[in-house]
Amino acid sequence: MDTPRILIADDDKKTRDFVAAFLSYKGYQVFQAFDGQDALQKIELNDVQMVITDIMMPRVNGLEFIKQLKSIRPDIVTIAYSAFANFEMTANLLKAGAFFYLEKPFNLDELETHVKRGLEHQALQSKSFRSKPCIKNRALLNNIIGESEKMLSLFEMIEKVSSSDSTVLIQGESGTGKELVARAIHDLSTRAQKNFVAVNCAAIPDDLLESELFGHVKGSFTGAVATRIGRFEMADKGTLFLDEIGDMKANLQVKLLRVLQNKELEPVGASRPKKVDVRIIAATNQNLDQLVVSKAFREDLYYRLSVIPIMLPALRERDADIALLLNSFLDKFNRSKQRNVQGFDRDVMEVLSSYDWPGNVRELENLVERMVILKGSGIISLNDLPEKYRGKRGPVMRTEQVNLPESGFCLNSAVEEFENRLILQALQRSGGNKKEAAELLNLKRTTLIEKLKKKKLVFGETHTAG
Ligand SMILES: Nc1ncnc2c1ncn2[C@@H]1O[C@H](COP(=O)(O)OP(=O)(O)OP(=O)(O)O)[C@@H](O)[C@H]1O
Repeated sequence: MDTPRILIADDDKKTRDFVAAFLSYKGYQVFQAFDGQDALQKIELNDVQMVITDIMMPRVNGLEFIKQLKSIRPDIVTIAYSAFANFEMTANLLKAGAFFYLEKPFNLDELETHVKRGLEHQALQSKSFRSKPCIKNRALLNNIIGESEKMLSLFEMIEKVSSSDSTVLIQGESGTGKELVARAIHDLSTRAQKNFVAVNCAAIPDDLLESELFGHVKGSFTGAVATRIGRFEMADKGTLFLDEIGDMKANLQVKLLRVLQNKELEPVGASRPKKVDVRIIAATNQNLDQLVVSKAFREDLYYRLSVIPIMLPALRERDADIALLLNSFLDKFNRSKQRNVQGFDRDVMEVLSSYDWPGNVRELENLVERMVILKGSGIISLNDLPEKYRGKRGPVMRTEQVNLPESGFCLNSAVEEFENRLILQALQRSGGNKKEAAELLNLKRTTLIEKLKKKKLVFGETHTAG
């Protein structure tokens, strides 16, 4: 690996020389600048990966300098220091994108620890930047973390799709980033200056969804005390994101299809249609093909929506991204929660890399947030992990008692029976709460519900294996 290149910006020559001498002694290649403006000029010239800067400097001060630097080179890591610190200043610095803040006088060993971590972070970031050479506008995709093959093809897809106006259907398990991708498509498109409006079709009661989408005129139904425009019109010339589209009821599916075909809508109670120019991106974590087969979703609407289908991979299908996600979220929460957790033990990385992540990136993000808050500083070790993450398979069932009868037996019915018993036990322990029972079995809630339906298992009554 090349020797890391670090720039030190400080108007006080004595401090600058002192820090520079220490870091040169530790093997880094060091450059110096006497204020923010000088630093901005020397950064490109010397191709540095990190900047260590004083805050109090003439002309361009440290905070202003970091803001300017981040707008042109977000990949360069900055460590700031100053003779006095208060909460407001620290918050402003971290908000501006500083990686770490130190109060003077600081211990040189402490500085070196942060330099090492910052360079590790920078290497991960620039690796992810470098591996997306075909992406025109990496800054807009920067918040979608990933460098696995699957994610690289996704980035390419997002870019291609954003230059067209076609309807997109994003499918993938819960927490895989469907909304994030929809926003990225909007942000890269020519509609970016107009609204991105998101509607969760499952979260709005069926009887209100129509007026929410298409608007209504005053007096058209009880409670319609004023005329109101709907989400479609709010998204005019922009993008409408219809999340959980699989939950939309049949009568509304017909109306949506009509809007897609005619590019005009009729607000509830209105006598005339209105023209709209909206790009639709729909998403679902259900299997829409199956919903079409079971006639719960209209086939014609399905084809209208899935002009460009995008399938998001589950996190367990892209282990290569787990370390990058863990480190990126660690940095994010260290900054936003003002903590100083320095990393993960190797054991933790190994355990988490082989975990199944039923809740995908959302689950990983929440886990890191929780651990950063609780740990506060130091390195996250296995003991800091909640119980369920400590082993890939969790507690193992004892099988010593199981003996194969002399005459043999039917493996399928035995497995089925075993599964049914565990499902019913989980439901019993959770008092019938399916979400909790699914967590106990490490299943998605919807998977448990599907199993219950398929097996015709009813909690609290006699059951039959189907
Ligand atoms: N590749 C990623 N990089 C960074 N953050 C991600 C990534 N994927 C998902 N996230 C984060 O995970 C969380 C869930 O993402 P999002 O809401 O887009 O998922 P979703 O697939 O739409 O979920 P649901 O189906 O439950 O609505 C968000 O906080 C999002 O920022």
